[in-house]
Amino acid sequence: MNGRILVVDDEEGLREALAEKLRHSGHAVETAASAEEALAGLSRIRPDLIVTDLMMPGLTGLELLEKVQESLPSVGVVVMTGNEDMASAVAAMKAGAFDYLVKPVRLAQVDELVVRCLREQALNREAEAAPEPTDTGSGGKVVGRDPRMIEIYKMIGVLARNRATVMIRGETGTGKEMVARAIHTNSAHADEPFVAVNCTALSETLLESELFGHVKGSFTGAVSARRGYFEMAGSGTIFLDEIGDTSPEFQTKLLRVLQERTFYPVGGESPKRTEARIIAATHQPMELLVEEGSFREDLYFRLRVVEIEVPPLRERRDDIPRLAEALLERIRTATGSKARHIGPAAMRRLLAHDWPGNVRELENALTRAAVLARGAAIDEEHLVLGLDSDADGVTGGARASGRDDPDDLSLDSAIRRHVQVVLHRTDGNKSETARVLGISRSRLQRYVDRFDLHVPS
Ligand SMILES: Nc1ncnc2c1ncn2[C@@H]1O[C@H](COP(=O)(O)OP(=O)(O)OP(=O)(O)O)[C@@H](O)[C@H]1O
Repeated sequence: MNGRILVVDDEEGLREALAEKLRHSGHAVETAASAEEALAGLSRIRPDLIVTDLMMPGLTGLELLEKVQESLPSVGVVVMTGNEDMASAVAAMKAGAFDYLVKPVRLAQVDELVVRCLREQALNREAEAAPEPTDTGSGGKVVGRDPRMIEIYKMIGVLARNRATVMIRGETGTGKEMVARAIHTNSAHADEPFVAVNCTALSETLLESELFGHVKGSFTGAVSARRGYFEMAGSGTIFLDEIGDTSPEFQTKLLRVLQERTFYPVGGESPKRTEARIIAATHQPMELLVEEGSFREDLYFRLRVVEIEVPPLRERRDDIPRLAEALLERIRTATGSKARHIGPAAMRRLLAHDWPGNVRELENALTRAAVLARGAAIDEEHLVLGLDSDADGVTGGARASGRDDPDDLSLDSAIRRHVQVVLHRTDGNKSETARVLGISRSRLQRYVDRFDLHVPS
C-alpha cells in the first residue's frame, strides 16, 4: 500500500535518508526542513501521512501536529523523538499522533509504520463510510476495526433498512447478541421492543409459552392467560439465541411464524399475527445438525436469508487493545473501579491469550483484574486467564463454569479464584504459592480452609 508522505526534519541527513527509503518502497515523498515549511506546503502536497521530528527550531513537531489535527484531522502524523523525550512522546500520542519513534530510528521500522498507518487510514475511511452501529441498546458500542468486523458493520447498515430474517453464527461470546441489537437499534423499528430469548435456558413448554403466550388452564400452572413475546415485541425484534438446541416441535411452530407470520398461543385455537423480525443465533455447526436430522432443513433455509459470521477473537487480535480499553471503561462505570489503564505487560498477555470464550472471556478477565487492581493500572499479575472456558473451548463461556460465577464481583470471590490459580501453577507447593502471593503460609492455609480450595498433589 503506497501513499503521499511528508518528511519533516531540520537534520538534513536523516530527512534525506528517510525520504530515500520511503521512495524506494514506492511512496510519493516530499520533504520540509521545518514545521513552518511543512505547514506552508500542506495544501499543495496533501499528504496521507507526515513523519516529523519533534525538536526543531521555530515551531516544534508537537505544534505542527496540533495544527494538522485542527485543519486536516484525517492526516496521520508520526512523531520522532530523541531518547530523553518520552514525556513529549506521551504528549504527542495524547495530541493524536498515530505513533512515535525513538531516535535513532531504524529505516525498516519507519517503512513498516508507514504501511500500518496507511492501512489503518484506509480502514478508518471504510468504517466512516459504513454506518456507525451506534448504541446497541445494551449500553455499549460495537468496538473493532478488523476488516471482518467492518464488513459486519456494513451489513448491519443494510439490514437496518430492511426486515430480512438473519442468522448470526459464531463461537460463544463473540458478540452475536450485540450485533443483533445493533441491527435493531439502527432500524426504523428501534422504538419497538428487542426481546432476547435463550432457547436452551427454557424447557420446551416454557419456551413455547414465553414466545407464543398461553391461554388460561392450558398446562399446570397456567392459572391465567399470558401474552407471548411475539405479541409483546410488536414490530420490534425477537432474538432467538442457541436456535440449534430447539426441539422438532418448536421448529415446526417457528417455521409457521416465518412462512405465515402467524402462531397459536399454547392451548389456544385462534391464530395471532406477528410483525416482529426474527434474528436467530447459534454457535453450532447447523449444516451438521441438518444432516443428522435434528434441525429442519426448511427452517434453516428460512432463517438464513442473510447470514453473518462473527469471527472468534483470536482471529482479530489487532482489535484486542481497543476492545480491552472500551470494555475497561464500561467496567469502570459499572463497578466504580479506579482501573483505567492496561499496562504494557498485561496488554502483551491479553494479546497472546487464545480467548476460547472470546469477548465475554476478555470482559470477565478485565472485570476480575479491575477488582484486583488497587490503582489506576491493570498489571500482569491482576490477570487470571483461562477460567472461562470448557475443556473443548467451544461451548465454554462464563455461565458454563459452575462455581466460577463471573458476575460474582466480591473481593472474596476474586481472592478465591486467584489463590486457586496460583496453587495450580505451583503444582500445590504451598510455600511457593505463599511466596508468589506475598502472604504467610498460615494465611494461605486460612484461605485454603475458608474457600475449600483444591491443593494439587
Ligand atoms: N465488538 C464488541 N464490542 C464491544 N463489546 C463487545 C463486542 N463483542 C462482544 N462484546 C461484549 O461481550 C459480551 C458478550 O457478547 P454477546 O453476549 O453479544 O455474545 P454472544 O456471541 O451472543 O454470546 P453467546 O453465544 O454466549 O450468547 C457482551 O457483554 C458484549 O457487550
